[in-house]
Amino acid sequence: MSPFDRDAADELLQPDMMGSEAEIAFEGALRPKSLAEFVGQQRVRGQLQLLLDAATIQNRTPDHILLAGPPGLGKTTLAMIVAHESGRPLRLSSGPAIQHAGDLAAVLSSLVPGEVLFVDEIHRMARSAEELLYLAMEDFRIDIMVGKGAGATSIPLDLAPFTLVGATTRSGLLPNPLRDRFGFTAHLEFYDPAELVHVLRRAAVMLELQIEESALVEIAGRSRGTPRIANRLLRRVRDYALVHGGAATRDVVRSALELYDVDELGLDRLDRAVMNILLTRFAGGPVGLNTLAVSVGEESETIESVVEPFLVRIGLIVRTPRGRMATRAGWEHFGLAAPDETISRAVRPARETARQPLFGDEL
Ligand SMILES: Nc1ncnc2c1ncn2[C@@H]1O[C@H](COP(=O)(O)OP(=O)(O)OP(=O)(O)O)[C@@H](O)[C@H]1O
Repeated sequence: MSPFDRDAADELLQPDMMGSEAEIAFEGALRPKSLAEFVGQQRVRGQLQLLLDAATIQNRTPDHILLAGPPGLGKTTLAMIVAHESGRPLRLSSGPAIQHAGDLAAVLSSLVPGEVLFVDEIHRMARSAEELLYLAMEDFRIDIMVGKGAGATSIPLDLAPFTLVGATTRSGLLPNPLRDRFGFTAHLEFYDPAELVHVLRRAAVMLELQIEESALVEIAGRSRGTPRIANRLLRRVRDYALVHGGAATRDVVRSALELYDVDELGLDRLDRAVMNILLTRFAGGPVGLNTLAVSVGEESETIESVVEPFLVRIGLIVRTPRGRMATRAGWEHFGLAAPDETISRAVRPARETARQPLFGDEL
C-alpha cells in the first residue's frame, strides 16, 4: 500500500460532511449555549462579548457579524450563542437556499424586531439577493421590484431591525460592498490540541463515557484542529470500547482509530492525494492551487477552504508567491527524501502542545 492510499478515514475526517441523524442530534446537544462555555477562540469571544455588551447598554440590535473559517470550527454554534446571549430569536438560513432576491425578501420581511438572522455559506447566495441585502443591512429597508421592463417600479418596504450573522468558509469570495457592511468579522482559527481535549471531555460526559486523559489527548491530536471531527472520533472510540468491553484507554483509541485509518496527524484521502501529486508529480512544487485541484479531480474551493489551511497549519506545505510547496516535514511524513533546497518547517507537535498546561484561565 502506498503511503498516499487509505480512504476509510474519509467520512470521519471530512469537516464539511454531516453524519447520521444521531450524529446531528449529538452535535446539537453538544453546542455550548454561552460564550463562557465556548472553548477556545479567546480573541473572538472577547470581541463578540464587547459587541454584545455595547448593544445591550445602548438598547439596540448588535452590529452585523461575519464569521469566517473552515468548516466545523463553531460558526453555527457562535450564531446561536449571539442570539441566546442577547435574548433574541434566531432564524436559520443558508446561501444555497437564497437563489433569488425574492427568497431573501421573504425572509427579511418576516423577521421580528431584533431577530438574529443566520445565513450559513453566505458566499453562495445569489448576486441579486446580495444587492438587496446591502440596503437591508444598512437601513433596514428593501426595495421590492414590481412588474417588468419599462413599467417596473420599486416599492420600498421597511424592515424590523435585525442582526445578520453570516458564516463563510471563503470570505475572499464575498464582494467588498457586502463584507464592508458587517460591523465585525471574526476569523475562527483551528483549535489547539489542549482546547480539543476540553471539547472532548465535555462530550465524553454527555456520552457517559469513562475515558482516560491520555486517550483524550490522543484523539485531540488526530482531529485536524476541528471540534466536529474530535466529537465524531470520540463516538467511534466509544463504540470500540463498548464492543470490546473495556475502558477507553490510550491503546483503545489507537486501535479504534487505526481501524478507521485515521493517522497520527489526522490526514484524509484528499490530503494524501494532494500531497501525492505535489511530491511525486511536481517534485514538491511550487504549484498553483488550481493545478493541484484539477490534478486530484476536486473543486479548487474544497482544496482552498478545507485541505490547504490544514496542511499549512500542520507544516506539511507552505504558500509561496510562486505556489504551494512541500516542506521537509511534508516529504518526511510520507517516508520520502526531501531535495536539498526544501523549506524546513516542523510538523506542528500536536501531542507536545497538549502536554503543556492544558487550560489557561479563559477556559
Ligand atoms: N468552541 C467550541 N466548544 C465546544 N464545542 C464546539 C466548539 N466549536 C464547535 N463545537 C462543536 O462542534 C460541532 C460543530 O460546530 P458548528 O456546527 O458550530 O461548526 P460550523 O463552523 O458552523 O460548521 P459548518 O461551517 O460546517 O456549518 C458542534 O457540535 C459544536 O458543538
